[in-house]
Amino acid sequence: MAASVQFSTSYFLPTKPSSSKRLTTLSAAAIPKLNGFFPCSVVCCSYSNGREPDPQVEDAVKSVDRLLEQKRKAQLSSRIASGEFTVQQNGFPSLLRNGLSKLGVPQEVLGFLFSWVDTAEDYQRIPEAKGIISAIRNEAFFIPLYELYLTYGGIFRLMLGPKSFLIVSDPSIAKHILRDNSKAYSKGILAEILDFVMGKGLIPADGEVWRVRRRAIVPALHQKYVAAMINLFGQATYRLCEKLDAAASDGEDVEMESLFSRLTLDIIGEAVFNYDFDSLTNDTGIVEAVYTVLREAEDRSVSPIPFWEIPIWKDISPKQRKVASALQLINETLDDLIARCKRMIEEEELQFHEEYMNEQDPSILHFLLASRDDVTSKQLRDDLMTLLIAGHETSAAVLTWTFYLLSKEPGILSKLQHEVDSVLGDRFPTIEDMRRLKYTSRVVSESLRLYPQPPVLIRRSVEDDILGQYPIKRGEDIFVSIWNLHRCPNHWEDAEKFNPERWPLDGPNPNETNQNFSYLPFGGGPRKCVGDMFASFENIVAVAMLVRRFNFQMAIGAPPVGMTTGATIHTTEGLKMTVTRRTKPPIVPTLEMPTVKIDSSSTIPGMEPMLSQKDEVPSARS
Ligand code: HEM
Repeated sequence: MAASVQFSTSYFLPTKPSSSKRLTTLSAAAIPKLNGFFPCSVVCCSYSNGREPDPQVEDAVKSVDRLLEQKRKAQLSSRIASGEFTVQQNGFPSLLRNGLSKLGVPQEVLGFLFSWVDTAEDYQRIPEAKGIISAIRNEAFFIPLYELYLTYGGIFRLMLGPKSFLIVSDPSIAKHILRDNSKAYSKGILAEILDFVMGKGLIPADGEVWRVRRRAIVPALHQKYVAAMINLFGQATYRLCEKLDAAASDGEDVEMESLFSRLTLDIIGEAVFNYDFDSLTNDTGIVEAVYTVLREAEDRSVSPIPFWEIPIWKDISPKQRKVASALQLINETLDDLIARCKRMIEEEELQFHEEYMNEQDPSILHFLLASRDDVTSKQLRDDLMTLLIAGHETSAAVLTWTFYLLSKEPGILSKLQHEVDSVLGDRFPTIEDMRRLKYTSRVVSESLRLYPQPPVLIRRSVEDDILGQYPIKRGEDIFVSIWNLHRCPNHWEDAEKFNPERWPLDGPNPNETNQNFSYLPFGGGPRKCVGDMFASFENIVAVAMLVRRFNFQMAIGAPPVGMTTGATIHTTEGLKMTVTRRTKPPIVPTLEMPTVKIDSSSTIPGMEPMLSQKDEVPSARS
């Protein structure tokens, strides 16, 4: 069990600081208190409301940032020099090497001098970072991992009390774990923590269960299905536009993070099991139940003691009882939906085929039942819950951070608006627009680079293996840090900069293959996200429709936007924005949408790069 440390293992991972200790502001005073582990450069913080930035104030802020950065680096260097993080290796050569290192001899020189020792040993030992529990307790877990990565490199061992974790930030090691030798790795602690909500659903499942369920579920997200979803994305986003329009009229600021969460919940409910949560307008019992369960998953992943496993606790703790009844309500609702869908299928005359889709109910559930998939009702519920959570939190987080980034870069926002104006005008987006909205797609890709959802992937070795030059034993818990891969200063020019232009518009959509595992927004290998194309289009539609109609700025007096993690990267205090209409009267999409004829025998133009990503997971389908 993942006890004793503050690791999150929800959906895919880490951590949420305990609420009382959350990092909420990035004040100059706060930084030194964080034991020098706070990388100013990677923490977002909004000082202005984005309206009329005062250049003098901005310069002053930048120079304070620079000074703090220097101070932080100096503190870290002195801690490293003191031996606090030094690898404990046996023998005189290691001692000598460490000693020379402390005297300031560069690593390249040491590497050369001691190469004879290294070759004399079969393998090197993985560098170890120790004694940082207090440093990481107060902040989102992946942030200090970035700093340690800059110090220790692409693979190191993090010792936290009795537990140790391997932190991987090297693209070739990530590729080895996720793709080339993926059969040697399981989901480890992730599966343990998520058991109560996802059971043996696709994300936590391993081995034969995973293989069978992946083979059943992947075909449900076929091209025709994804094309049909574009309309759903447009309708749901339009409902959000109406809400924002009312706020713009009333001059009220809006908290966008929770609105994005509701938008994506509404979408995924319809897409997975044809259920309209209508959470943008209602707070029904089922919506509350879903959020109760999601929050519980996050809380469990950061709890030092697994209270929920104590039999009596489950019955007396009001919180656990609430979780149990929320789960019961969700399960009953799912059972009803499954029964309703079965009745529909009995009445329909459609023949099941590869791109089967019921126009009235194109949901994944309908596809699975119509395929006569041989599955228990418990397994089916686990799969549906997994898809619901996987597709909800991630997309909401992507939209939140995309709009945060856009609010800081008015130039990028107006370039984006220019593209949307000329491609879409006032109509709803269609599947063909997905290939035309190239800049919009780059904006989303770049947002996913800076804020990957989840920031870290979890694995456990189930066999002995060799990672880079290091042998590892079975049973190692491993975190592959996408955050680090996406911000590696050696790989990315101006790694911290939000720069959609880094992806040429005439080039392919960036993915893990064409970026050689330095960019992994949807993972890679056989366990790559099954909803990558769905999610990409969902985000493109939402971004395009929103920026077409509104300008977004940080609200005056909005709290600084800090990061914390649950399943994905959340803001610490929401994303409070002022939304203004771009033109008057408000633009609403035309209701005569061009009908899209889908030729199921051919590839939809512009979708090839994304589709080819899917083709790279043959083991999932074979
Ligand atoms: C922008 C939105 C999304 C992002 C960033 C995202 C990201 C990811 C990542 C990184 C993984 C790999 C996890 C790992 O290797 O441990 C993953 C897996 C998965 N995702 Fe997504 N996802 C998104 C949306 C969706 C949607 C919309 C769905 C469903 C419709 C979905 C369903 C899944 C499932 C089922 C898996 C597990 C696949 C397996 O283990 O075989 N995701 N996702």
